[in-house]
Amino acid sequence: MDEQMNKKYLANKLFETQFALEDLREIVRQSLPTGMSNDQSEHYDEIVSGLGGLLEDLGKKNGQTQPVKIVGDLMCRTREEEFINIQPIQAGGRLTPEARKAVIAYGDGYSTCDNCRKPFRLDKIEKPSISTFHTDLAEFVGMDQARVVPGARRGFQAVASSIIEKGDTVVVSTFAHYTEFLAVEGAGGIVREAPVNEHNILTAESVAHKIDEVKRETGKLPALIMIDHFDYLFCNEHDIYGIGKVAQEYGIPFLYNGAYTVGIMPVNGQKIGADFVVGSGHKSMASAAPSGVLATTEEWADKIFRTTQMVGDVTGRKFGIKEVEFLGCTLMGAPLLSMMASFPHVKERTKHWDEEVKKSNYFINEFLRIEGNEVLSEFPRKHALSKVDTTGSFDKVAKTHKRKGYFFSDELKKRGIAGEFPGATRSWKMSTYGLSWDQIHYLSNSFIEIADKYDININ
Ligand SMILES: Cc1ncc(COP(=O)(O)O)c(C=O)c1O
Repeated sequence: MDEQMNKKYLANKLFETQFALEDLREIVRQSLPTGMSNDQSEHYDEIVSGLGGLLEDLGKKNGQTQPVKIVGDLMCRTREEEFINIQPIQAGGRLTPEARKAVIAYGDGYSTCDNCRKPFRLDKIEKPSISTFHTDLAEFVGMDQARVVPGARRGFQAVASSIIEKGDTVVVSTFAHYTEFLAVEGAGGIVREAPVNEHNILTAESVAHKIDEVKRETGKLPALIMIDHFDYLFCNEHDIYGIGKVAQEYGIPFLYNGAYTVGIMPVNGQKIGADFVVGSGHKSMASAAPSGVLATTEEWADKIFRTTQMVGDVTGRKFGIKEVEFLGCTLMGAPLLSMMASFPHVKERTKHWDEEVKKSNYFINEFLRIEGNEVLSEFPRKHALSKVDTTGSFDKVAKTHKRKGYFFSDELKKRGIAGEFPGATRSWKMSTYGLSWDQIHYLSNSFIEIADKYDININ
């Protein structure tokens, strides 16, 4: 084998090995906690023997080849292989094996730009198929055009800075995420909060009332309405369709915050009556951080996606069709390619949202059998993420336990469950998203088992 061939051979083998390891990782994760099924075990054996063969082959051809050692920080990140992870905001962003492979292949800085050709803009690149991905993304959320962004927050920022004038008002919910406040602040606007009702739900009436109040006080309608479909505090569902109608009746642009929806449940911006749909890749689209999407209608596209008019006063330079809000090109490399690689899976999984909600309700129902447990989120659940309260159960144990609140984390950890906030036994959030039914049953039984061990009544 000549030297050039040898390098290519090695490079390909390296990818194959890394990819095979990602497949193994996923098989191990799926088989938690009950062990591998026959199918999983067969796959596992196949990959392991393939890997063994590869290494042997490499060893023979290259005396100097050494196994890669992963140390320090990298080794800390083992949670997904060892535990069922109920961390509240990680579940929807967990990478698919395809995304992990994309991260390996496209981790280098400007890797996405290998084939960037005229007109020199990220969303026009055809290899890899970034251009098609943009069209698919827009269609996926029922809008006309889309851009990838480094996180939902950058989507809020692009819209706010395009349409808010200094002193303009923006209506948000009393449960709005802080990034919405900051986006408005950055654009020189003022936030007004529409209150949620006694059930912690934001209604269309509340938004309409706030708009009327703003109009009375300032003589001007708000410049924007920005509302989360599910909020980050309780993950309750808010009346997004009603609010979309109100926005249309008043003629106010409406930004739909789908940080907790786009990528895990079906979202159609047009049906909602949204002018802008924002999603978070690392929260809900099985993508590496930071990543997200901003989609809009033809009507708004020219404004939000406006291109530069700047000319260098000395050099006379112009900058083609670079978009101002995204400083030319936005999300490159590994985060973008992870989004693209996960996309087919993400599209498919949104069709099974009802099943995720069923699993969430199954767990919560079991959780509520433990005397003193409460669910603070709306119930029955409409989402996989819930806020629960264990003050009347596990926190009572914590008061006299020598490990205090950490006893609960210890008990979960012993059973292969991680992701709760260590030491938290009062109110805390957790998610069942993406767990199999076996894992849901195991999780529910584990909670019951812990309660039983500490003499808490089970109903
Ligand atoms: C409701 C909500 N909106 C927006 C964001 C910000 O999303 P990102 O991290 O993608 O910018 C979050 C993050 O936690 C959130 O909970």
